[in-house]
Amino acid sequence: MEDVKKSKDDSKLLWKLLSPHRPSNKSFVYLALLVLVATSLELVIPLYSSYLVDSISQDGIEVSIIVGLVSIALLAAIFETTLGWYGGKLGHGITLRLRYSLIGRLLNGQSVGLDSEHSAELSARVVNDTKEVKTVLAEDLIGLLSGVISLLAVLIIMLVLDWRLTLVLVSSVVIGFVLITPIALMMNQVGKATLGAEASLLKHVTEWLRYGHLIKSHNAGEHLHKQSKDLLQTCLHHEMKGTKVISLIGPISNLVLMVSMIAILSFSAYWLKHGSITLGTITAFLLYLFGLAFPLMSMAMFFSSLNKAIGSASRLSEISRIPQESTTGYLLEGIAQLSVKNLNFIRDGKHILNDVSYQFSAKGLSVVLGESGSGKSTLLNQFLGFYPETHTHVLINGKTLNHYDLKSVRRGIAWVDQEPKLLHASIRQNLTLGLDEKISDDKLFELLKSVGLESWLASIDYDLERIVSEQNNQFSGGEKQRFAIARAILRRSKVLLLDEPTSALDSKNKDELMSLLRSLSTSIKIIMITHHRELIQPSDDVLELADGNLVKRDTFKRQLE
Ligand SMILES: Nc1ncnc2c1ncn2[C@@H]1O[C@H](COP(=O)(O)OP(=O)(O)OP(=O)(O)O)[C@@H](O)[C@H]1O
Repeated sequence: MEDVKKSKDDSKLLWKLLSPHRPSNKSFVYLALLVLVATSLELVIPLYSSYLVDSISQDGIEVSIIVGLVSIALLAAIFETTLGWYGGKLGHGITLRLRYSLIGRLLNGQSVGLDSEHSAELSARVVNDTKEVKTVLAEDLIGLLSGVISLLAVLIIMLVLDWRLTLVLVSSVVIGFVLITPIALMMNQVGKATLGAEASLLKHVTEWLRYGHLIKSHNAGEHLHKQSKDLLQTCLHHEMKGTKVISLIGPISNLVLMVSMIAILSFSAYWLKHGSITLGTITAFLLYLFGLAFPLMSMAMFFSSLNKAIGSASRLSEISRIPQESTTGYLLEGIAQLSVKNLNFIRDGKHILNDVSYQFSAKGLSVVLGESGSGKSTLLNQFLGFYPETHTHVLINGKTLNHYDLKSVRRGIAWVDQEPKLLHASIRQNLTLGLDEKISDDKLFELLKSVGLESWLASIDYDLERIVSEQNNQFSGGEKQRFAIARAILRRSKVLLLDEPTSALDSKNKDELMSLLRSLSTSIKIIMITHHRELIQPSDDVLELADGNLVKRDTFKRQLE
């Protein structure tokens, strides 16, 4: 009972997921017309054959009757092909729109909804779970539509031909459905479990390949290879459950047909002997019976695929429930003042920032100091609005963050991560990430030289189209940091947030970068996290954190003086 209720809830989820992406009503009308014409043509064939059998005389058969039969069969084939193509097109279209919307929701989802999920697991849902939905829409739905129409039409025709034989057939079909329905319902849970196991496999393999060097250097390959066997066994376990369910459906359908056929043949023979049925009627009946095999099978397949898709729907709707980032608010034009007020940040019951209030100096360089894990990165991250619950405690120009359109805030504030990330894309695409305007090669070269990447540029032959490998092998740690700084400068933001920009640099490069940052800080505001106290000058605005608590800047200044 609970299973049926769960299945009902999940069916609602599938409908909710798909309805915004359904094709136009016109497309459905075309599809219905195609189904009607193709099915009608198919249904005419047995009737025509019955006429053919009954019209065979001593002199043989008229050629025109055979030509008629061939023409109908050809026309039926043409319409069926068109129907398969058109139905597939509608189904694939829905999947494309569904995937596009899911990718959009993931890219624009609030960090809080995404931080706890593994990226490969989410990708697996977008690609694999939607495949289940695709199968049911692009392949099996047409089978169901033509199956239902065939079934109804065949039953009506059969009733007209001979109601007694029809009664025998209907009883067999009802028994068949009673047998198949509970089995098809099992596919819901089986499908969900299989997709979950596959997503877990994908998550692990993606990670192992991404961190290939780490795994090799720790001789962990063999260990992980063995672990992959367990993951594969789990997939196999669920897949075999699915195979068992599917393999039951085929024989049951065949059995139902076989029993129907035997019953119909026995009754036909009896009634033929008593002269209450003609050979032509029996021929038509048998042809219809054969013709029913395919619709019955397709209907059974549809329900088993639908149940798999319903299983995926609950996993997919988790993505569509991820809260989205706000897209409304005032445009942030200039930045004159940045501050946080009574800022608390708590995760998993841990207080990461405790009632921090601070106003950064309007101009020049601000430096954030503190032990590792004291909350420095978390503090600066708040200005990018990743965490909606703190928006009312983060202020720009005296107004809280929720007042602004987040996109405009991120245009105004550039962020250079502690471990700069590069995408598997060209160097140009990495450098101009998120920018609409086209920037000339010369400008990009000039920028890269300004952050000390002249010799690196020569080493890549000034080739901005070169693809950055997944492991970012083209960059040393320091080059990657400087590249990320160049990317941030290119955004021409009003504020630059830098998380330990000098951590991977030698002292010469560190000095060069610091003089670049100091000259930049005359035109834009820079806030920098560092562990290197020697980089601080007395004029700098200094803030220090300890265990998520603010240590007043005066404390440090006194130490310097
Ligand atoms: N979104 C989050 N979810 C859970 N824990 C978090 C989150 N953000 C930060 N933390 C935790 O808060 C603590 C402070 O992290 P943070 O990166 O701000 O420290 P940090 O001062 O920049 O350290 P480091 O100098 O080593 O970079 C860490 O223990 C981190 O695990």
